[in-house]
Amino acid sequence: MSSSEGENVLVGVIGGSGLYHLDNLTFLKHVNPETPWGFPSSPITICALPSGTKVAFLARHGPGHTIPPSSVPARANIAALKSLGVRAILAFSAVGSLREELAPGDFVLPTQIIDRTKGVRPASFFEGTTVVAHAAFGDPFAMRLVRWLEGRVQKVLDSAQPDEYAVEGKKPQVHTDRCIVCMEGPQFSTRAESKMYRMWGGDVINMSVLPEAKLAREAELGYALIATVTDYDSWRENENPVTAAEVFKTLSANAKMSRHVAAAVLEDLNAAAAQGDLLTEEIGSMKFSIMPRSEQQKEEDRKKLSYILPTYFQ
Ligand SMILES: CSC[C@H]1O[C@H](OP(=O)(O)O)[C@H](O)[C@@H]1O
Ligand SMILES: Nc1ncnc2[nH]cnc12
Repeated sequence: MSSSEGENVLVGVIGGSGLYHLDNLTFLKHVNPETPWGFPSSPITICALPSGTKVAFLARHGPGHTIPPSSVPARANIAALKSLGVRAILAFSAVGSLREELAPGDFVLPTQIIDRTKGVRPASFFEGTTVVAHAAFGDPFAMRLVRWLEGRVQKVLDSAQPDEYAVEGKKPQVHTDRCIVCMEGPQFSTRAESKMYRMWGGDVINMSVLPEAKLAREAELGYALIATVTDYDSWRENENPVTAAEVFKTLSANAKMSRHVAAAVLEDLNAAAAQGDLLTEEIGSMKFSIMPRSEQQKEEDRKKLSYILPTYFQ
């Protein structure tokens, strides 16, 4: 049993590059559950919204950004959030743009993913166990949650003051129904790769959405990515390819807008998660994804998996 069970926090926020804390929330405590997959990237901050509703915040790369994308303990992160009672995750991420119309400062709510990670990240809770499962991942994000977010995020960006724009004079926009490429990194893409991703139908690129989204699906959590554009990657003919310095220029403005978005949606999202309607696709989705119990399944593996899926492995 995890030390943090019983917290009853329904919404978890994962902060990416530049987003290491949320604003205007009352700090309640830190919890650091040791899961069967180890400890999360950082202790999880439990904080209260003005109404008293609790939310959990986790910094993907650690509070001082010490964990590179390939080493993020994604299984522990997702398992730890689940152990707190979390049902829905809002994950923020800095992304490069593969399309002219997706400009630095813009927000993107992707609905598809192309996996360009290299197999070095553990990508399943079932890996290394005697239990086999095949989660459905055709729609990799919680579509109802994405649709629920669209208008709300747009409203927040519409109310941004000009001095909050990431790029002077450029009002941030929200883009939906886009495809994110997840690459291994840590180096950025070559020009040739960047152009190839465009031909494949990629719209934005990061190094973080996988295996996070896959693991959230296996744990039956609703997961949506709020991607914030920092750069144009490396596909533009007459422009310099992306550098970390380029990314840093827009990180803090994007993080500020991300905090506004979180402040605007968390209360309603908690209510929707409590009610259940928003997450009907995810809850119960693993029931027929797990191969039926056999004598060869080890009891210790079933116990391990009960940490994320107690309904099926009690
Ligand atoms: C700082 S540039 C590359 C880095 O930024 C993104 O991080 P996150 O998704 O956590 O915001 C990207 O995935 C890379 O890890
Ligand atoms: N161009 C890019 N490629 C991969 N990850 C990123 N994160 C921010 N910009 C990125």
